[in-house]
Amino acid sequence: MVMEIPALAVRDVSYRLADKVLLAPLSFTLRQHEFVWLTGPSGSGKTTLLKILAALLTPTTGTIAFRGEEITALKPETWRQQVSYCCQTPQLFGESVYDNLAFPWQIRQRRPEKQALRASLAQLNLAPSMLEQPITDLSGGERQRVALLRNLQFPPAILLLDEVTSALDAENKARVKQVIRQTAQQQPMSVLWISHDPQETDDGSRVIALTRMEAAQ
Ligand SMILES: Nc1ncnc2c1ncn2[C@@H]1O[C@H](COP(=O)(O)OP(=O)(O)OP(=O)(O)O)[C@@H](O)[C@H]1O
Repeated sequence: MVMEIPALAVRDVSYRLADKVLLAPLSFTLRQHEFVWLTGPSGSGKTTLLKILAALLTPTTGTIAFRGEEITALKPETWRQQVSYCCQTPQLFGESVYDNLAFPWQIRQRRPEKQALRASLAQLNLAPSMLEQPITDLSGGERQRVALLRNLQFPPAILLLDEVTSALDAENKARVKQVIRQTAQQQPMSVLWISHDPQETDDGSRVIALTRMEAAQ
């Protein structure tokens, strides 16, 4: 039997600031295409873990390997092209929704088809005409979905989601989940998704649960 190399292998990763433990040592792997929930009480270190995986924080201990290679051995820009972190209150930039969805194309010296961008808006239950709308006119839930679509224009190998549907109703939460799952299947994309909503996470997917004990001193 051939051993599959995990998309992501986290070994004994922890984070400490002075004498405060923000994340107790944690190990897990994510397979290619895998969809995993990250749960746990407030303050157990979920966001800290995602920031470490996104290379926004350097872990105090432990190693992280991407497809068998330690990310510290990769050029920072190489890792950043593989991993994408989307937070609960995303920053949109430029003036319009178009500016946000076109950005991932522009940095790759490509020009997006407006029709394709409108279709991606519709996928998340957003009006296609929203493409030309100023970002200042968007609701919290619309901002969350536009930011997600920006992350999904070129799906990353590892997608890290931090309560990205907190401003959405049940129907739109389900829609977002369906699109993310489909993308993970179609691409070799692995998803680690923080949620506090038991209705959302009770779907048979693997759950990594941090506990207060783990975060204790
Ligand atoms: N910059 C910081 N300085 C000091 N303590 C911090 C800092 N950032 C986070 N913490 C603390 O680290 C712990 C873990 O925070 P983190 O945001 O990772 O938890 P969380 O599980 O994501 O919580 P929530 O579910 O409320 O978002 C908390 O006790 C928090 O107060």
